[in-house]
Formats: sequence, structure tokens, C-alpha cells
Amino acid sequence: MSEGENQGGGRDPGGDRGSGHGSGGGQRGGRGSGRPAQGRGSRDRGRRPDSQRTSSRPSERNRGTDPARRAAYDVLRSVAATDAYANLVLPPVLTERQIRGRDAAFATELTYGTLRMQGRYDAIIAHASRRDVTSLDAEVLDVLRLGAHQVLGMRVPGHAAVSETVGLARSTCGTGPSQLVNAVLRRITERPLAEWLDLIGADAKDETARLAAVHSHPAWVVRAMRSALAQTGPGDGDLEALLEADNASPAVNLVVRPGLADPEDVSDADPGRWAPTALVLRGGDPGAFEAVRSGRIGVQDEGSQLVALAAAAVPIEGPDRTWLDLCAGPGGKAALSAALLAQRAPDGLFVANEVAEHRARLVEQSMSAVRGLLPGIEVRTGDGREIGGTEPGRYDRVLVDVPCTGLGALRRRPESRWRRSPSDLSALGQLQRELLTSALAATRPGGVVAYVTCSPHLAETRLVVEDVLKRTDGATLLDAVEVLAGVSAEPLGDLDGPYVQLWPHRHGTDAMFLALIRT
Ligand SMILES: C[S@@+](CC[C@H](N)C(=O)[O-])C[C@H]1O[C@@H](n2cnc3c(N)ncnc32)[C@H](O)[C@@H]1O
Repeated sequence: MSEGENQGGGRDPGGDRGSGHGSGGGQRGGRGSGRPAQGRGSRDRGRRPDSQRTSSRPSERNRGTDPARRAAYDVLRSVAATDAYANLVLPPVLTERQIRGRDAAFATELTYGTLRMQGRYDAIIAHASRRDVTSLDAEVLDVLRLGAHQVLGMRVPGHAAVSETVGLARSTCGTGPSQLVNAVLRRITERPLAEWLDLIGADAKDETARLAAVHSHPAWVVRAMRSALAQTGPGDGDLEALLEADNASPAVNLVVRPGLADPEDVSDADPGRWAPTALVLRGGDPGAFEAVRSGRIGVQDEGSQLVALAAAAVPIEGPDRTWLDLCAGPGGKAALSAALLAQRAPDGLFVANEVAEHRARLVEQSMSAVRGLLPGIEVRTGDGREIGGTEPGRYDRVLVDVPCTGLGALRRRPESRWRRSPSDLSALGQLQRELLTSALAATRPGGVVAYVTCSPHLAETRLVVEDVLKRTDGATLLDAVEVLAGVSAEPLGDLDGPYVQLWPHRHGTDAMFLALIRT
């Protein structure tokens, strides 16, 4: 998972839209007709989903659709249909349709908030419509989710949210579905969020299902988070706080790449709490700063900075000038690590390897400013699993930041939690083991490997490390907590080694995992 790609682009500006988006232009299909969809809803039950779409004249369909809501709807459809990332699809849609300022902020919050909270809204929609959401046409369900988020997650007045969303339903799905939308949304406006959460909590069959519905996470993710928290000193008592933290938009963190910039190069930012390289932007667009545009300062989660700093800080005997980043794309940690190597050995070699060509190009871009400090940077495209065999014992330090489910960075990609499934874990687990094995083989005796994931799932963290270490002679686990204490500006507290596991709700970082291994 790349914080470089996710941060900033995935931020929710939030905002009280009041009636700015709630008045005028809405379809009035529901007005004066009581709860027209109730009758229709019962007739719809048992129909095939596509029967929910009814035809109406195009002129009638497009009348009065609010552009910001329409943009959010189109992005949701695109995300569902093409597996696209919302933070990549939305900006061009806003630009093409000339949606700017408060309207763009509204569309952004509506899109990201709806995607992130769709599990909660589906449970509410199911209760309010008295039907399983899987029986709804996907387009109708997306419109209902958008309406639910306006009513329960933004401060759009109920009448405006209903009328505008019914207008959207009419223009995208047709008249019949718009009546269903009208009825369901009216029911949703009848209760405040807290009451809905009690109701969906009471509907849940067990505590995991309750947490999943109330905090909008897949149940298997709730279970995985509970197991991972249980392995930490404070235990899993703060599971709900973690799930809530996943639902908040993270502040934009910046990394001041050592030797390339100073914190003063960015106004409007505060120092990070832990990493001496970190800044927290108070607001605005990081791209507004020349130092960010030129790559002297990067956008990077503070947790990612901490693990890269710790990987560089482990004392090693003998030469310390040949470093490898085995899975470098898009290059955030590689750029920080290479800047650190430049300070230690300006004639050193930093190899940044990445399997995907397009991501290797991103690595090249991330590293461009660092090249001035460290001429010996080599960006390669290749399978990291082969490097242990082709270059055994060549490197003093190896960072292996493995591909993972990204469950530690759910704050950044609103749709990602719904994309993953437990079945991803076995394929990833195999790849993670092979990459770590290769990293260990590529490291010289006495060197160090840093195994990193942005997932706290035990199957991607300690189980991988313990499994590989069992099969590797001469490799020893180091106390990563102790090493981290030496680089963090403040004690991180409640971490018990040998592994480092950071958490959004405890540390305000992504849930990065770090194991340090001496070869
Ligand atoms: C978690 S990301 C790395 C993030 C990166 N360290 C950073 O801080 O920007 C994992 C990367 O591993 C790459 N990858 C996946 N399989 C790989 C393989 N077999 N060899 C090398 N890289 C691989 C993915 O394309 C992805 O870019």
C-alpha cells in the first residue's frame, strides 16, 4: 500500500452543506403521495434486481439532478464496476464537470464517506426497507447509500437530502425505483444516527456482527483486528476505538527528506509527534509547496517514516553502504532510506527494486531529488523473490515492505475494506514468505533485514516472520521496539517487543508492522 498515492488524494474535506445542496432542483416524486414506495416495495420483493429500473423519458430523467451528487453516484458506479480507486476516479470527474469549491468538497465527502460507511448504511437500509440489500438493484442501492450518508453522516437537512436523492434516483434508475428510494430515505430521516446504531446493533446476531455493522467493517476484518490487538500489551479492549479510527480521514503527513529540506520549507504544518522527519499539514494542498513538488519533501504516513528510520538505525558491524529495498513501489520508504544512506555513505549504493513497471516509474520519480545526494541509486524492475538467489549476501541492509491486504491503512482508501477477502491471505502469505526468504538470502552475515507490512493481520505479520525464521539458519530476531525507541522523538508507550505494531487509534499512524532480523 502506498501512502504516497493515498494521502492527500484520499482526504475528505468534510463539510456542512446545509441547504446549499438541499434546495431547489430536486424531483418531487414523493411529495403528496405519502409513502408511494411501500406498495411498490412489496411488489418488488422477489423480483430480479434489474426489474427495479423503470423507463422514463430522458428529459424527465435528467431534470434537476444536482451535479455534485451525480458525480458522487458516477464514481461509486465506476468503483463498483471497474474496481477503480475512488481517489483516482473522482478528481478527473470533478475537473471535467467543472465542479469546484464547496461543491467539489461536498462531492468528495459524499463519495468517500458513502464508500467507507457502506456496511453501516446497508444495515440501516435493510432495516428501513425491511429487505435484504442484496435484493436491491446495485444502482438503487448506491443511490440509497448516498442518501443515507447525507442524512446520517453529513449535516444535510433530511428534506433536502431526500428530495435531491430522489431526483438522482429518478435520473439514474427511473421513476419506480425513485419511489422506493423516497420511502426508504424518509424512514431513515425519522431517527437520529444513535438510534439507528442501536437498532442495527440489536439486529446483529453476535458481537462481531454488531461491531461490523455499527462501525462499517467486514466481520472478518473485525475478527482479524481483535486477534491482532489481543497480541499487544493493552489487549483488545480498545477494538471499537480502532474501528472508529479507521473511519476518520487522516491528516496529511509529510516527510522532510534528510539533507534535502527543512521543516520551514512548508508553512502551515506542525512537527510530527514521533518521527523527527515528520510534519503534519494543518490543511490545504501539499502540492502547493515547491519543496513537495520537487520531491525534497514527500507525502508519507508517520508510521511509514518510523519503520524506515528504525530499519536504518539498527547498529551493524562492518560495511554499511549497500542497501536494498526489495519491494519499493511507489518509493516513499526508498526515498527516505536513500537520503539516510547518503548521510552515512555518500558513495553508497541503493537498489530500489519493484516488480511492476508503472510502479518502478513512480519509484524513479520519488527518488529524483535524492539522486543529487546519492549518485548510486539504481531503480530496477524485477521479481524480488529472485534477488536472494542472484545476489546472495550482497547487501548490508534490506527493507522488505511486502504486498499485503492493506488492512492497516483503511483510513486512506475508503473502498479497500470491501475489496479484500480472507482468501487473499493465502496467496499473499506465500508471496510474503518468499520475499522475506529472498531478503534474508540477499543480506550479508551480520546485516539486517526489516520486514514491514501495512497490515496488522497476524497472518501477514508475526506468522510470516516466525515461519520463515524457523526455516532459516543463523537469522535472529532483534527487538524492534528498542530500536524504534532510539529514533522516535517521544516514547511510543505500550509496545512490547520484539515486534513493532503501530495503530491508528493509539499512535495516529497507519497500522504498520515491523520486524528486524539480524542475518
Ligand atoms: C507495500 S508496497 C511497498 C511500498 C513502498 N515500500 C513505499 O514505501 O512506497 C509493496 C510493493 O511490492 C510490489 N511487489 C509485489 N510483488 C513483488 C515482487 N514479487 N517483487 C518485488 N516487488 C513486488 C508491489 O507492486 C508494491 O509496489
